[in-house]
Amino acid sequence: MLEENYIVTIGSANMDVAGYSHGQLNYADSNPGKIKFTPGGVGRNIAHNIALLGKSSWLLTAVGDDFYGQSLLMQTASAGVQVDKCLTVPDGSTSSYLSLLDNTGEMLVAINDMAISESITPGFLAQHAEFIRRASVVVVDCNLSAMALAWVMENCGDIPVFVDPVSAWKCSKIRDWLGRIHTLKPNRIEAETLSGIALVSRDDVVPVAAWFHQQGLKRLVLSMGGDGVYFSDINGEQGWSAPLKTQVMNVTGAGDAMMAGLAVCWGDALSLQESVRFAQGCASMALSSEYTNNPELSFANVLTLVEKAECLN
Ligand SMILES: Nc1ncnc2c1ncn2[C@@H]1O[C@H](COP(=O)(O)OP(=O)(O)O)[C@@H](O)[C@H]1O
Ligand SMILES: O=c1[nH]cc([C@@H]2O[C@H](COP(=O)(O)O)[C@@H](O)[C@H]2O)c(=O)[nH]1
Repeated sequence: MLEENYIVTIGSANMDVAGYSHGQLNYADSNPGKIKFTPGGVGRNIAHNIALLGKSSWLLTAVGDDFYGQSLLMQTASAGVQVDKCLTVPDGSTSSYLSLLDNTGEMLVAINDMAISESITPGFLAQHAEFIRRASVVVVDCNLSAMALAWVMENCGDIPVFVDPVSAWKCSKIRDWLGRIHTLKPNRIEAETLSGIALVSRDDVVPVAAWFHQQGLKRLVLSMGGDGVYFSDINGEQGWSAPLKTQVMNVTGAGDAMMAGLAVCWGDALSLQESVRFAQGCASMALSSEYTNNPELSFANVLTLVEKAECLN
């Protein structure tokens, strides 16, 4: 028997390989540093954070029948995520993400090798249709193929669908589905790519948000990095939430933690502004950890952080 109240996340699981240089990077040279292997993938990170925040969290993803695939599923399960419905593809290669970070924790460049995401087909999703339709929230990432995303949009009925655009490269697949999306959390360049409107100054957020709502999007949570978050609802609630002062260790996974916070707050009778604040607390915890998913993340720790944290600007 499934519990009444669970969140389903459909998206990718990667093995993240991150190289941290001890000093400033010298290009075309070997730099002394640290190399870490950690579970990643936007969908998997979101499901992991949702479980840490105390909600029943199910992940639908595909991994290869290899060492990394088994290790990813095991580590994700031990964080509390239900992985029984994940797909293991015989002869498939588990996807990976290789990033280089400088000595301030900023990501300089990354490559993703994620062909296995194509195995999350409409046919695979259809096998789990009943289970997906009973979720309280469905979260998807744009690592999914255009066809898999279309299946979700066409089959989720009234369930709120939250979408993480993943990257400017991958987000265009949801441009035609904005009217079916409940909450979209783009960063600055993903919002520009989708809307075609330049987002240079803080004032530009208003026309960008108006464009999204004209397409039918219910809620926009526009993540503007160090400038904070602009949020707007199709019914008119809108505003800025200032960034929380954070000692940044590693930027990887901040956006994913934020999405988990938004999904967990849905249904808790919080205003959009309160949900965004909580979600920023989740992002701040991710930023201050050397890991993609901060193992200290919990509902109580985020509430304490949000109460005590100073705001920038
Ligand atoms: N330097 C920073 N200081 C404080 N908060 C930050 C900083 N960078 C990012 N954040 C927080 O993390 C969230 C996600 O970061 P961002 O880089 O915009 O997203 P993404 O990872 O999706 O590109 C931001 O909305 C903000 O709340
Ligand atoms: O095209 C993609 N790039 C990167 C990721 C994942 O995104 C996470 C980092 O995202 P960000 O830096 O936006 O927080 C990593 O775990 C990485 O595996 C992904 O799923 N798809």
